[in-house]
Amino acid sequence: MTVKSKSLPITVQKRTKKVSMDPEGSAQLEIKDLNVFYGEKHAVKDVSLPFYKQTVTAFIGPSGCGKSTVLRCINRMNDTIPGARVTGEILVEDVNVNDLAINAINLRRHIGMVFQKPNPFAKSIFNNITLAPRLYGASKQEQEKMVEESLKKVGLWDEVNDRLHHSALDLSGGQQQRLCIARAIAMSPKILLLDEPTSALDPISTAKIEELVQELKKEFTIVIVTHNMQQAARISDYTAYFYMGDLIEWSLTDQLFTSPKRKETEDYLMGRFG
Ligand SMILES: Nc1ncnc2c1ncn2[C@@H]1O[C@H](COP(=O)(O)OP(=O)(O)OP(=O)(O)O)[C@@H](O)[C@H]1O
Repeated sequence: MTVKSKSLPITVQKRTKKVSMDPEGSAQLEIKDLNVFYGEKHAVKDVSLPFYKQTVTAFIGPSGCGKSTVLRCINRMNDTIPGARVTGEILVEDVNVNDLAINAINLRRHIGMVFQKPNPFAKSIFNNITLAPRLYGASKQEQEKMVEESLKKVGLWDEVNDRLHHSALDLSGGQQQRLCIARAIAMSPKILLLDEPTSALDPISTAKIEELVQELKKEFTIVIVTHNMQQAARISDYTAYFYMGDLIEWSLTDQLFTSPKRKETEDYLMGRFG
C-alpha cells in the first residue's frame, strides 16, 4: 500500500555519496530465502536482501522481530545455538556461506562482528587485537602494524598508544567498544556486522561510533542492528524493517523514512505500533 503522509518524525541526513536501489555489480552479500527456526519457533521467514559494497544497511523493528537472528546468520553465529536451524542461501561474493562445508571459523575472518556490550578480552589492548592474527601466524612486525593501523582507523591510537600493554578493561566503555571494532577489522574483513553497538554507550561515545561507521564504510560493507531509528536515519544508506520474522520493507534509508511504501512501516515509524 502506498502511503501519502510525509510527516514522519524522523530527520534524514543529506547523503554525501549517492546510492541507488540496484547499483550494478556491487552486491557484496546477498541473503536468499532465509528461514531460521529455534526448535518449533519460526523466527525468520523467507527473507531475501542484497547488501552493497561500501554501504551501511540498518536493520530496524520491534524487539523479537528477528534482526539479530538475521545478522548472526551472516557469519554463522547461529551454528553455536542448540536447536537452531537455518535454511536458504547467504552469498558472499557468490559463495554460499550457509553451506556447512564452509568453515565457520575461517568465515569469521572475512566477516567481523561487534556486539551490543563492549566485550574486550581481559588482556592488554595489544593482545586484544593480535590474538586471532597470531593464531593465523602473523609475525611480530605484522602484529605491530595491525595494531597501529586498526587503532588509527577507529580513532583510538592517540588515546592509547602509550599504554598498549595495559589491560583493555581499564578503558572507558566507549573506548572498549572502539577497541572491539579495531579487533573486528584487524584482519581486514569484507563485511562488518554491528549488533546494537551503541546501546550501552553515552551520547558522546555514540556520536564517535556513528562517525566511525561513516569512515569505515569507505572500506567495508556494514550491517547494523539498531533500536534507534534516528541513528538508522543518520548513518545508513539502506534500511530493512522487520516485524515478527518477516522483512516488511527494504529501501533506501531516505525513502523508507520519508515515504515508506508499506502501511506497517509507517505505523512503526510514527509510533503507532502496538
Ligand atoms: N537462542 C534462542 N533460542 C530460542 N529462541 C530464540 C533465540 N534467540 C532468539 N530467539 C527468538 O527468536 C525471535 C527473534 O529474536 P531476535 O533476537 O533475532 O530478535 P531481535 O529483533 O534482534 O530482538 P531485540 O531487538 O530484542 O534484540 C524472538 O522471538 C526470540 O525470542
